[in-house]
Amino acid sequence: MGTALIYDEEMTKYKLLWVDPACKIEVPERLTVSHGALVRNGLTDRCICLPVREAVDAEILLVHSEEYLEAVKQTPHMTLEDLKEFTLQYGDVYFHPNIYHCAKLAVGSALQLVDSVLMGKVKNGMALVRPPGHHSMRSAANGFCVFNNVAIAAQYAKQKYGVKRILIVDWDIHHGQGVQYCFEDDPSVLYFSWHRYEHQKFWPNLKDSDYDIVGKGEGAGFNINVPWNKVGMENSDYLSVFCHLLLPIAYEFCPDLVLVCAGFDSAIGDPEGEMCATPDIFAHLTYLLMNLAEGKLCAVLEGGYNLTSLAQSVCQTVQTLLGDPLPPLTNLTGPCRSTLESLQCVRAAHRQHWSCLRHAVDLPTFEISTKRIKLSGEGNKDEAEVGEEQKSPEEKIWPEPPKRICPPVCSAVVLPDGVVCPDACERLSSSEDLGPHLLTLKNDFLKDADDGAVTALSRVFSLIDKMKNNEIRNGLALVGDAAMTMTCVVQYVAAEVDSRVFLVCVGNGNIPSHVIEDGKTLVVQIKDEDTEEQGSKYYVPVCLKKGCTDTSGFAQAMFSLLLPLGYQYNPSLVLLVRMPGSGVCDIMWQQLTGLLQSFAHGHTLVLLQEDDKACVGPTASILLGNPAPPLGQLPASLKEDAEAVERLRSRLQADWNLLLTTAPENG
Ligand SMILES: CC(O)(O)NCCCCNCCCN
Ligand SMILES: [Zn+2]
Repeated sequence: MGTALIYDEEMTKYKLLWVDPACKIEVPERLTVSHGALVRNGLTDRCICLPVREAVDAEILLVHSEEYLEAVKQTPHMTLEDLKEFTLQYGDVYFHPNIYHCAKLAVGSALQLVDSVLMGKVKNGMALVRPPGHHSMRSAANGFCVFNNVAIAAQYAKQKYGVKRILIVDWDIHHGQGVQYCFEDDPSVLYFSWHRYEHQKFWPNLKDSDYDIVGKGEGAGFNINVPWNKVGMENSDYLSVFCHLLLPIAYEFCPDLVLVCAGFDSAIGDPEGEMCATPDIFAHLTYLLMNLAEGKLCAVLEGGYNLTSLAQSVCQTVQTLLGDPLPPLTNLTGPCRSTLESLQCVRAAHRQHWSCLRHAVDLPTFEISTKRIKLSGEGNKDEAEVGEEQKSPEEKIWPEPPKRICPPVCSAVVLPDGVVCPDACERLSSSEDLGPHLLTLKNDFLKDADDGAVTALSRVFSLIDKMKNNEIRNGLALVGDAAMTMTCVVQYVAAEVDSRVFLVCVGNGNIPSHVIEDGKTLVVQIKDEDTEEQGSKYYVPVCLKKGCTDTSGFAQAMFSLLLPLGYQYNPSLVLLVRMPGSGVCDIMWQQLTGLLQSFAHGHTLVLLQEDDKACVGPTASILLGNPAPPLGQLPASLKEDAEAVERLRSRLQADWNLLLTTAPENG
């Protein structure tokens, strides 16, 4: 199934007709530049372009009041003076004779997207719309928004398709208070928003936007606000919040549909956000959400006012929806203190509502709050160095996101004769010459192994060579001895100059010490035997009491350990090994296989042991880019497991600061 793209140039046909400094950034070029970049990068040709339609009254009334709708209906006939007058009753928004028409098209676009995804015509999609929606409220326009596109889309999905649980992720740099108010007492819609806040100093200056506003009544816990109290936030800050807050809760919630308020004013260069996250971060944020709801994801444009970063961010988002390999994120320096304070406050506020946070022992007994009186001067996230004048957002420069090339072959497999090759995979032909490897194999790896093992290992090495040359994206091998193959692979890759292997070992089994010592391999092993070893910077043993069968414990280790470590290590190859008898359930295995494709341009090599032959199909399906099935609503993990993972994190966070979730107590 494909990716839908919804856009119509009619939505560019309204603009600000008078002087208003607060609104001048919301220009028609936002849409033309975004769509133009998609065309230029050949992305529109790869999408399924769906027509827009006007929303009808009944759909708008899912969120807005009749009186508000009636009032907006009058605007097409208004004179310029009337429009100005009408606008005065709302905040930071403007009207135009054609904006009502465009607002209906924006809502209609979002609904078209929801229809095509929920009817199974497309896998996912994006709607490029204006006016945006997430600030508009039941009876008020606000913040350039007229109708609340995404809130209406959520109500529409519930009413027309009976969708039980919807996750709305709002990565726009402003708080979508309109969405929050719409669903604050509704446990079927989980609203997550981060937003520039600066201790309520930033627009819309609401107490309702702070971390302790968690929803009301039945909806308590289903509203998550992450305030950014400093500007200059970077990729690390965004990833930390996804790994340590949004993803664990989202997986516990287990949504049937994901809607994204895709505002790109949270990107570098934007005059509103004044943040420093680069456009390629949206490739990862999108991807990390695509493993939820079996990939049913609808992204609807909200803000974004730097035309260069907006266009790049839109392209990064659509390319990921299309399934292209992710660009590695480099120099992740870890979250700043302000982020850690916000993260700690939000986790504490939501601890009682989400079992994934229940055992979070990292939350201090003493009350921490970011509600302290604003310190004198706000400065950048790390206090602007004296004398270094800060570039204005528009002067910011950043590298063009790297090209994301799809290898000619997605998944290649090495299987014993007699094992069927999964559809759409390419079997490494047995005629593959053993040539270059044979000698090294014989001498370095397999003294007395039988020829079968030698042949298999040489083919596995060929998979690695093909990934290195980007001839294939990922590979899967069913081998006689997974542990031995794993050791040989690590040695083989470690011989490369700048190679870094992220070895994820699921199940018990001995990892030879030489694998761990050279720093060219980072090992995370999830198992049940408690060998009491402390591990080291490059060896992270996660012992689960009930072993890998414990989905909650496994999931917690995946988000709070595996993902941050993988991002910070930035490997050139991911080696995922399923040890015999691991007990991990197929869906958990598939989710893990999916998430690990965030790294190394998707170059993942999966090793299965022959008696795990039944896993070949499910694993190949994920390697081919299909979404993993849902894990179901996750119960709390075992207290002792949660504490073990926290102990691991606190020991490792000195070396890997993406593991941090709390601000160090010292000054
Ligand atoms: C969709 C959205 O979230 O991007 N709307 C942002 C509205 C910002 C209003 N304040 C502008 C002040 C000008 N410096
Ligand atoms: Zn915004």
